[in-house]
Amino acid sequence: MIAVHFGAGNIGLGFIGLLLSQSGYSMKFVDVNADRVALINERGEYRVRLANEEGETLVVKGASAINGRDIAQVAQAIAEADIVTTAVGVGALPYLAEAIAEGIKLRMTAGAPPIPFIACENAIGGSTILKGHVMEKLAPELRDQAARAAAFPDAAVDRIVPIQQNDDELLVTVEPFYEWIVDRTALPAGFPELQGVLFVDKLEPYIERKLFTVNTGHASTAYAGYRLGYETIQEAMKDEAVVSHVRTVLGETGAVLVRQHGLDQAEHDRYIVKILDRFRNPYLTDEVVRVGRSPIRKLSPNDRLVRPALLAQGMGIETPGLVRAIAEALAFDSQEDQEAMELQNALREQGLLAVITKYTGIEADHPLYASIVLAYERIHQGQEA
Ligand SMILES: NC(=O)C1=CN([C@@H]2O[C@H](COP(=O)(O)OP(=O)(O)OC[C@H]3O[C@@H](n4cnc5c(N)ncnc54)[C@H](O)[C@@H]3O)[C@@H](O)[C@H]2O)C=CC1
Ligand SMILES: O=P(O)(O)OC[C@H]1O[C@](O)(CO)[C@@H](O)[C@@H]1O
Repeated sequence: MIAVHFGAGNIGLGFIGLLLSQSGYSMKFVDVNADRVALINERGEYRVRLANEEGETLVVKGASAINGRDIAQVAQAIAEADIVTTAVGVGALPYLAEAIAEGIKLRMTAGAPPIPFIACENAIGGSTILKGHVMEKLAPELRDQAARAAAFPDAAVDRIVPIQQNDDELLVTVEPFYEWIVDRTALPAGFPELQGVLFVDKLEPYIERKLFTVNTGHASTAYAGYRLGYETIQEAMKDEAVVSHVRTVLGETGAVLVRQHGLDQAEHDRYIVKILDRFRNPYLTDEVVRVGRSPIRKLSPNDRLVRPALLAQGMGIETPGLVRAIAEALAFDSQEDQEAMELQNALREQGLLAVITKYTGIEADHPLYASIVLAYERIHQGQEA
């Protein structure tokens, strides 16, 4: 069995590649980093180390890689694959569409059975987004047939994998915890179970629980930690003021999730405690700049900060924590981050009032708007948000 996976990065190697390999798939990675592609092909294997006391190391054997710029070769690999997955960042999905469309065309010509294409990105409906890009690359008269030849089940993926600091470029250190949940209803009929993957009939509660707890909590820690001058999440989590802020944020998203999806409050409280512990993992060094990366994506209306705040507003739940997190995301000015720089330029050139609406979609007459303005101005003046 062959798995084609786009993105031989932290999640690709340290999570998706590892799990698929444990389910018996040979991994064929596709990446635009030519050095990485060459190294994977040279070695044919790589190691994944668990960030815990034992530091257990697992080896993924039988790995190979293709340069993502070679559309014909990638399409051919897709034609021969049993599953296709991605972990490139949701913003990079459009760039995969051409090769995937070509691969699907080859499968249709050969009468190959339908396979799943699963986007393992931090986004609601990632595979559905990918499907949209792929369909745009296909002639309209091919789209119905393509939709039968290729399934795009949405998924939720959770495993903290920081930027790697190992001498071995292919060694990936990952937290021991992982969760990969896939929408069973969109899988091709008879698709086999995957080891370590949970197939569910309704993905929305799982993806929202994950995104609005792990990712909202992590991003809030990162933006608060950045403002206070901490380098890593682990350092920020030692500051009780940061932890208390993140607990407030997760109390707000928790209230939304409990109401929206009928979650059990006590169980959700235990989930929050477990997640805060994962952030503290002393065997990981996770930079606040990595976790806060791409603030424009993180401030977008459907993502981890604004969406729960809007849902809460609609339910009459107060959100001072989320408002502060949104304001701190707007103030995140790391020069290492392209989106942070774009946001800061926009703030300088267009002003706060226009920027809030442009990036969060929140209009000036929305009750959250004034609170965000106030929180941002307090931050700007060096006060508590
Ligand atoms: N690192 C983490 O803790 C987690 C990350 N995620 C999600 O996983 C995705 C990937 O994140 P990471 O692995 O951390 O990023 P990464 O930067 O380590 O890996 C991304 C890889 O994709 C490659 N890539 C970019 N554009 C490409 C293209 N057009 N074709 C082929 N390859 C391409 C890059 O060269 C890189 O090797 C993101 O959507 C992220 O939100 C989800 C859960 C946890
Ligand atoms: O910042 P991104 O690209 O959404 O992804 C990284 C996030 O995903 C996580 O791994 C959570 O699953 C966290 O490490 C981090 O908050």
